[in-house]
Amino acid sequence: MLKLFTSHHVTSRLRNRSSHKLARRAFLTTLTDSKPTDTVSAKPCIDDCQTVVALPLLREPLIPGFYMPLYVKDPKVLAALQESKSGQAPYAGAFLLKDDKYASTASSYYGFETVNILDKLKGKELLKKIYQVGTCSGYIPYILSIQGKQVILVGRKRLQITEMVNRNPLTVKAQHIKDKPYDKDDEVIKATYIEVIGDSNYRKLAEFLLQKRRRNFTGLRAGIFDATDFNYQKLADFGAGICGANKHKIQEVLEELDIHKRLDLVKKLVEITKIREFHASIFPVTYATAEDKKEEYGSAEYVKQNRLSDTFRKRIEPIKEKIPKHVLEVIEEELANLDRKEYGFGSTDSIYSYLDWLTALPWGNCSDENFDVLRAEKILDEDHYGLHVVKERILEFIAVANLTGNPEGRKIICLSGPPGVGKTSVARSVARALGRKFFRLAVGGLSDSSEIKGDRRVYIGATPGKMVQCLKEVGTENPLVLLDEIDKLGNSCRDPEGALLELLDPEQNAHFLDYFLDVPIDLSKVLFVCTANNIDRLPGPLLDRMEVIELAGYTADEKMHIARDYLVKIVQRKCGMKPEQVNVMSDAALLSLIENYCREAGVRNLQKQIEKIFRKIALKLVRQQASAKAAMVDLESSETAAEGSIELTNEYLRLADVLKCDERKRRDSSHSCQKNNV
Ligand SMILES: Nc1ncnc2c1ncn2[C@@H]1O[C@H](COP(=O)(O)OP(=O)(O)OP(=O)(O)O)[C@@H](O)[C@H]1O
Repeated sequence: MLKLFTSHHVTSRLRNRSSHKLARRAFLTTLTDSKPTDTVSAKPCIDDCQTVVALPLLREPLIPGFYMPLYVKDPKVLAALQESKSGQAPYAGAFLLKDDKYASTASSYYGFETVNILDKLKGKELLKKIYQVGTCSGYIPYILSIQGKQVILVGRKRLQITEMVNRNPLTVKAQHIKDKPYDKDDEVIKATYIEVIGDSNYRKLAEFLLQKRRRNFTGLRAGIFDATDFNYQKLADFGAGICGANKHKIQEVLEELDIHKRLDLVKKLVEITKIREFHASIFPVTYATAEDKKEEYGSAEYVKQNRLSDTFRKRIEPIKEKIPKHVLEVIEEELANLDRKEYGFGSTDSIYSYLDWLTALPWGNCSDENFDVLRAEKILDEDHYGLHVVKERILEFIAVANLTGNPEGRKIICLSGPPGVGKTSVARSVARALGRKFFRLAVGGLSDSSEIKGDRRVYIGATPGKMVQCLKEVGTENPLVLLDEIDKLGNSCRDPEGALLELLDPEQNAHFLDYFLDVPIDLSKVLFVCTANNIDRLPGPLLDRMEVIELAGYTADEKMHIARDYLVKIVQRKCGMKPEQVNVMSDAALLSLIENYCREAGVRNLQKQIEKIFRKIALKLVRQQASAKAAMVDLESSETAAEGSIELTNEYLRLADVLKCDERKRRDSSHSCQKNNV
């Protein structure tokens, strides 16, 4: 069983080169059971060994086939081990402590044990605290010498304590316990074995855990996991040794002598480990806390309580009633799928992104529409001059909605006209008048239906189409969507027209199917407004479904009104100028501008020219303000200087007076003195 062991496993454990060499030799000679060397031939058979020093283990039981470094501080234990290595009984018994409190104070280095904290526990007291089933283990270097205070235990066979022989160090009589005989051809055992071995994740997990936990299994070739090396017992022990489960659970595996039951127990522990490792990779911080608690099933529970799917469950909870039944079914299905993948190491990315889109749509959320015709009329007049036909049509729409209480959102309005006549801006103000959210979708140059209908989920980096993106962005089911420049659709074999038709057709768009979402969504509440410069270029089927409103170019007189009442005010505001700061351009100036510079049908160029003029005025104003400030500063500084000189002069005069007065006093006093002397 142990002949496949290599030096690699040992070297990582030993501290210096010499101990490494010694240990290597020791292992190569010790573990080759089938080819005993001279030294080995002298050692007693393991089955003859009935009395062993009992070493308490803090963190986990020693599983046969694994080895475990152990620090021994108690000199009596060390002496007993020294004595036993001389050949009488070169084995020790390793028994797990039942109590958890010692484990928390043990060495932090995983897999290393220390017994010094158990110094006070002796004899029967210690016997009571350890499990009675443990592992008979050889220890390294039992042939040569004990390296300092470290012993490396190599798990060999299961052992059960029968009685205490010596109190200090605890020495016990023990009997070797054997696995229950089993039928190798038993279908259930075979099936369980295949289930564990056949799991592709098991191999990855085993290699990962071996590396991560720095566990060494003596049955492995240079760290290469080879499941075919195992018989049923070995596989069960191997799983128990690597799973890193709760120590009591591993002890259960150690104590289980029925191979079928042991395999079953290990299968469960490995499953739990998968969950823990996966969860640790996603939530390392929270996992660390859970790990600290050392509650194996507790942390599995923790994972359950913090599933990825919970984010989506929380998100849909308040709107569950409003989500259509067929969509809800898909969401539930995908949530279950996400849970399954999460627990099984599968990739959750695509499901996560799918659910992220599907649950973020504004199911049943509509903005409150305002069907007040007078208010709408006021807003439309506020934003645009003229355009009576468009305004009238919108007011009709609102009036019908007012009477029926149901907006006829299924109409498609197409505003057609030359550039700059206000098609886009009027659509924006219609949305404002109706109280709907506004979304502009530029379809000019669109060449692929996937831009409207999304990509199928099978493609990497697939995303939904523009319409789904629009709904997510606006957050309501009834926005006003402007399909700008619909007459400039790209020529492509990928049929963007077909996709647009499906989007706009009132008969179809109540069940619009986005390839990414793959569930029909209702777009019937969306008010579509299209713009086109030339409706002759529109595909027949599309044009057929639209209500076209022509916006002709403006006359010079209309442009005058637009410029004076709208454009000048807008531009002035944009340039940050107050009305009192600038004289409104005279009608003559505006007319000259319109007639000489802006002869096109729309007013976009007129707006640009007005902006140009206002920028020049802004520059002049700022320059004037700057020079006025500079002049003020000059003035202030000259005034200060003058004031300063006056103050100085006054001070000088005051001082001169004081001096004169003093001189006079001094002269008077000297004069009187002379008089007295005389
Ligand atoms: N009747 C109007 N009253 C007030 N402003 C107007 C009017 N018509 C156009 N405008 C202004 O002219 C500018 C250009 O308008 P807009 O961008 O809506 O033109 P368009 O018809 O959509 O042009 P294009 O076909 O090039 O997209 C906007 O600032 C808009 O406010």
